[in-house]
This record gives sequence, C-alpha cells and structure tokens, in this order.
Amino acid sequence: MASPSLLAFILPFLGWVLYVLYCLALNYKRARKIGLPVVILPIDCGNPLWMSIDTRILPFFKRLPFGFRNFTRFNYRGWEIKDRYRAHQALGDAFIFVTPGKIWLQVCNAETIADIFARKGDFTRPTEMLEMLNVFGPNLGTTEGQQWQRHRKITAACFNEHNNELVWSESILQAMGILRSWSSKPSTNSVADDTRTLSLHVMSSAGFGKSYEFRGAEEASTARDSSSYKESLKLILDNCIPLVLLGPNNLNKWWLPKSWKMLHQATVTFRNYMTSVYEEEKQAITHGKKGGNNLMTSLVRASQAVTESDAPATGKGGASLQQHQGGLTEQEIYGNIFVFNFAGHDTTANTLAFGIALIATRPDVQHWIAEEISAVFGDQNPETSSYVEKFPLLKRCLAVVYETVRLYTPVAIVKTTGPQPRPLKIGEDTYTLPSDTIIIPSYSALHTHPRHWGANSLEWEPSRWITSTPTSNTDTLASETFFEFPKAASPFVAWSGGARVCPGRKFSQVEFVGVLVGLFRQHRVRPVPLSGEDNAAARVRLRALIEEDTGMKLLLQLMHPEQVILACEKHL
Ligand code: HEM
Repeated sequence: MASPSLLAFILPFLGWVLYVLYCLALNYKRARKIGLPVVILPIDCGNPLWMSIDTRILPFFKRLPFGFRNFTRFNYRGWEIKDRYRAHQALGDAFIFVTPGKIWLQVCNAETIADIFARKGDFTRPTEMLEMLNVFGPNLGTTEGQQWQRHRKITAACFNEHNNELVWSESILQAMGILRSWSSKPSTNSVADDTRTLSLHVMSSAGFGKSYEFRGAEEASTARDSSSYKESLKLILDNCIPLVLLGPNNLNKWWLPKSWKMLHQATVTFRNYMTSVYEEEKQAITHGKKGGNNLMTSLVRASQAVTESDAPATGKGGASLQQHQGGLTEQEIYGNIFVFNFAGHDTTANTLAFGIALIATRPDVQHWIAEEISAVFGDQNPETSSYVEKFPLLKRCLAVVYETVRLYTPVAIVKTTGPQPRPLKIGEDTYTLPSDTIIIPSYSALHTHPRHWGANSLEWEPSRWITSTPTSNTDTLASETFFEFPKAASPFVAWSGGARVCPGRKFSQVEFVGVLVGLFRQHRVRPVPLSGEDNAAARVRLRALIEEDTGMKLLLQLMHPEQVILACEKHL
C-alpha cells in the first residue's frame, strides 16, 4: 500500500500527465485537419523551462536504444541548424509540430513566406511571448497594430544614413583596436569576447554618442563594475534572461545572489543615463540647438517632431511627449533604446565571430576581399574615409556578411495566426491554419535548400552573392554586381521581410563591412595548428568545429568560442 505522502506526490503528477496528453490529443485533432504532415512532439517548443534545460537533457535520451527519434531530432532549440533542409526534403515545403502547448507550422517555401510577410495584419508577432522585452517600456519589438505603426514611424527616422556614417567610422576604429591587440601576440582565443566588446562600443557610439577605446579581452578590466553606463549596459546585455524573467525591480531582494543585485544597480544606472540624455536632448530642442546623429538623440527629436505636428495649434511649443498620440512617451523611448541594444548587440557580435572564424578557414576569401579593399581605398586610411562613398563599392565584403548570416542566421522569425483561422497558400494548395498557430519560416532549410542554392548549398562560399557581367572592361571589380533575389520569392530571410523587416539591417551590414575593412586591408588570420598539424589540417579542424559546435543559447552562437585560436599577421 502506497504511503499518503507518496500518493500526494503521485496523484497530482498523474493528473498533470493526463492533462498534458489530453491537450496533445486535442491539438493533434486540430492539426490533422490542416492536411499537412504532422510530427508529434511531447513538449511545446516555446516552453521556457524546457528551453533552459533541453540541450542538457536530450543527450541522455539519445543514448537510449529505443524510440524518441522525433523528440531527440526536433524537440530542442537550434535543431534546425543541425537538420538544415533535410526535414523539409523528406516532409515537403510545410509540416506541423503538434505539441501539448501549441501547433507550430514550419514553412520552407519562398513565395509562402513572402505572402506571410506581406499579410502583416493576418500574421502578427506573438507579442505575448515577447512581453518580457518591455522591461524598460513598450517598444517596436513588443507592439502590434497601430501602436507598432507609431513606434515604427518614429524609430525608422533614426536608422538613417547619418547614423550609418557613425556606425562606419566607429566599426573601423574598433577593428583597428582589435588588430593592434591580436597582432601584438602570437595567437588569440578571444574572438567572440572581442567581437562582443567591439559591437558594444559601436552600439555605445551610434546609439548614445559615447566612444570607447577598444581593449582586448585579456587587457580589459575584469571588475564587474555596474556604476558606469558602458559596464551597466554590458551587464544588462549579458544577463538578459534573469532580467526579463524577474523584471529589474525584483532583482534587489535581500535573498537573491549579489550578482543579481549588481544587475539591479546596472538597470538603475542605465535608466538614469537614458534619463539624462533624454533631458539634455529636450533642453537642446527647446533652445533650438542642432542634435547629434546617434539613435537616442534622433529618437527624442523624431518623437518630438511627430508630437508637435500632431498637436493642436494652441498646444504647440508647450507639448509634452506624453500628451500626444503620435509621439513616443519617455518610457517608450527607453523601451526602444533597450530593444535596439537587445536586438542589435549579440546578433551582430555573434555574426562577426562566425564570420571571422569562417574567413580564417579560407585564405582565398581573405585574398579576394583584400583585393577589393585595396582597390577601393588605395593608400587612403579607412579611418578617415566616407561611408557614403566607400560602402557601396565593397560588394565582396558585403557578400561575406550575407553568406555568414545565410548559414549562421542568429535569430528566428516567429509569427502567429492570432485569434482567427487563416488561409495560407503553400505551393498549389491552400490550407486553413487554426487560430493560435505559431508559424516559423524555416530559415535554416530555406537558406540551404539546393533548389535555391545549388549542390554546394552547405558550403560557406561568399562569391555566390556576386555576379560578374562580362564586358570589354578589364576591371573585374567594376563589372561585379551584388546578387539580389526578387522580393516576392526570396529564399533569404535573415533580416526578415515585409513591414517588420529588421530596422537594424543596414546598421549591422555597415558594422560588419567596416570591421572587414579594418582587419583585412593589410592583415590575414589563420587558425593556429595543433602539434603535428599543418595549416591545411588546422583549417579543416576549425571548419568542423564551427559546424559541430554551433548551438542556440539566447541566439545562435559558437558554444566554445575559446577553441577558435587564431594568429593575426601582417600580409607582406
Ligand atoms: C546580423 C545582425 C542582425 C540580424 C540577422 C537581425 C535579424 C532580425 C530579424 C530576423 C528580425 C525579425 C524577428 C521577428 O520577426 O520575429 C529583427 C527584428 C528587429 N531587429 Fe534585427 N537583426 C540584426 C541586427 C540588428 C541591429 C544592429 C539592430 C539595432 C541597432 C536591430 C534591431 C531590431 C529591432 C528593433 C527589431 C524589431 C523590429 C520590429 O518588430 O518592427 N537588429 N532583426
């Protein structure tokens, strides 16, 4: 006879298991009606608890001799990077994951994805999943409908060519700092740390007008000082998960670890900093002073301009940002600045780390871009160059960026049908998706499917983005153009598409290209061979490491970036 305390544990557990099975059965019935292939998964792909332990638990199930195939193949974050286009090749352009939580549609069809992007009212962002990003205030990433339109209109004004000019010069400056650090020693294993520092510094400069000198991971202070703006931003970005789960105000409870209290302090410092810039900017506007081109000042000014243009004639001049529908409130400005940092920092830093590791495996690609950099800059110092003049000429460098995000896309796109069922055409057939279906454009499959990318679709090959028009002109570089897919059927969605396309797309491209210019104009990187290895074997090992060691934490990243050991040398 089971003891009462055992029963008190077993009965609720059994009840929970029955409830989960019941939900799964209901969702299965709904999913079958759609008419697409169905894969059953025991745990919802968006379950936060599961997401925090999935990759630690699954290896155990993989070792078991029976069953669990779909579970171990698909039920973890980042499965799509390992699987690439194989699931879609076997199951077709679309299939369903049915789980006890939600029904998840996976689509790998360029026209259907373009249609989803175009129907922004039908396929919205599941904002309830992103509620946590409202820590500093509502923002572009977490709003929908008219609220989102208001945010988008104002924030779009900030991501302009003047801001890109700042991104350009800061990226080159920071890359020169990296170069000094790497070339002063025999090897470096801090590529990922250094690209994070670089990206943080570019964000500080282009986001807030604050410039910092680059210091390599080994030289930088190890103190976790949360009192300066830069350190507070770094601490916030490094600890997004506890921050968004608990909220900034709950982090200073006496029973929480000291590191979380420091995080709380960092949020206070960051907010105070934003408040002081905000107040300064408002004063500057009142006194008719010209503003800077960084994101914060542009945001305050753009918001003020909309507020004033919406204000009734009598209210003009005295209009407060909080009072008029058209502008953003102070909290919304902070919310947007946070989301720019959140969405723009690690995406770019991780992409840069992948890009530098990949390029180290390909001396031919380094030579190929160096040829272009040399043709574009000649003897000119890139640090003093003009973005508007030079950036459009650096097509090969841009190809390295596109090819890196094609294979190592840092962030997935998530849409939902919302409360209504929605028809969706996939190939020749139209399917009705039930309400609350989550839609995932299968970026990893789409970005590698041989029907779009050919037989070498899994190879990192930047030259695929460049087409050369044969002319009588002997200048090869001048005859090259950057390849663009037609928008209505593009198999490339790394920065999303349609109205909700990433507003930081150009920002990240300019940053990456600027870094390539800074690093590869006169220098080359190579993996340091292990004992008994030659350079070619070291390159093969590094390529395999990138392939096998890539996984999803908050974003796609190298799981052990310290194993990327590079030497950086001046090219003679
Ligand atoms: C390699 C770099 C980057 C990649 C691949 C990337 C990719 C994306 C993608 C795919 C989305 C759409 C997500 C969805 O629909 O669920 C997005 C949205 C967004 N990104 Fe980026 N991003 C990058 C860099 C940046 C940068 C540098 C910034 C800002 C400085 C930024 C700011 C944003 C914001 C604010 C959104 C939300 C837009 C909206 O909902 O209207 N991103 N990004």
